[in-house]
Amino acid sequence: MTYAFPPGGLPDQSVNPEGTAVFTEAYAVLPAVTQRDIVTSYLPGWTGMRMWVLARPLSGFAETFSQYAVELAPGGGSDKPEVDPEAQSVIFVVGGTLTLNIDGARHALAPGGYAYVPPDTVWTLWNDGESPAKFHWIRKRYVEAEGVDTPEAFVTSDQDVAPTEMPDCNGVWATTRFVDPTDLRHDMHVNIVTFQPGGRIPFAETHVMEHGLYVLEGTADYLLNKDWVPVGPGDFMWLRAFCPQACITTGDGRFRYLLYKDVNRHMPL
Ligand SMILES: NC(=O)N[C@H](N)C(=O)O
Repeated sequence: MTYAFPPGGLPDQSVNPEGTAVFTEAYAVLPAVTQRDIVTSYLPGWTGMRMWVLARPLSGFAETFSQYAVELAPGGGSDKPEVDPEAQSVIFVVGGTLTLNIDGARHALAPGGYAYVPPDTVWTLWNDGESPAKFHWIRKRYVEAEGVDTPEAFVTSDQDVAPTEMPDCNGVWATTRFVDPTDLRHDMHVNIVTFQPGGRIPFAETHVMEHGLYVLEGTADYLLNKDWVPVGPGDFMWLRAFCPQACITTGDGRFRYLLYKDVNRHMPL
């Protein structure tokens, strides 16, 4: 679709081969083209960082997470990235390298690097490399539960975790699970979903869990509620609870996305 708007201003969001920004009661789509300078934020307590807020709670208890796409210049970082002691984080690196210190333990993260940081943790994050680093930062307030401990920090990578195939899908749909789904200490999962060319979610999934989906690779038509939306690398989708969802891959390569969901806790009443 093309728009009749005259050119001007920054950025140009009028031409987007992968689709256009959409905001509905059930979902939002922020195409990669919307993540440009005009909507940048900077956080206090950080140097050399800028970020795009992709998701945030909108209406009190009904939404559960925030997600930032962060760019960190060489030498940039923070000695106190988080200000909320109840917030837990997942860091997922999509470009460059990062040095993460958690409780005094030093970790080097490269693209595909994944870190879980529990609430109330002392941690630092710096770009000690010579190129800009890019990462996703997903935050959720940790909900304590009687009889389960708070999870410990861990660092791993996309390359080090074997994906689990979905049953009866001929291996075209798999999920890389960084946390054991039966580990009830965790109240959020940040996974990677991978479809081989021709793969699809063959039914409209509907569930109470909220989602953030950031497309890492490939293209697809994604069903969001009643609409089919074309998506590609760098596009972000936010799905509220119950939003029906499915997808059909459209390219020659794999289609992959980082997927947030809230799990394993009572619902607030
Ligand atoms: N949209 C999705 O990829 N949803 C996943 N199957 C999930 O809810 O785990």
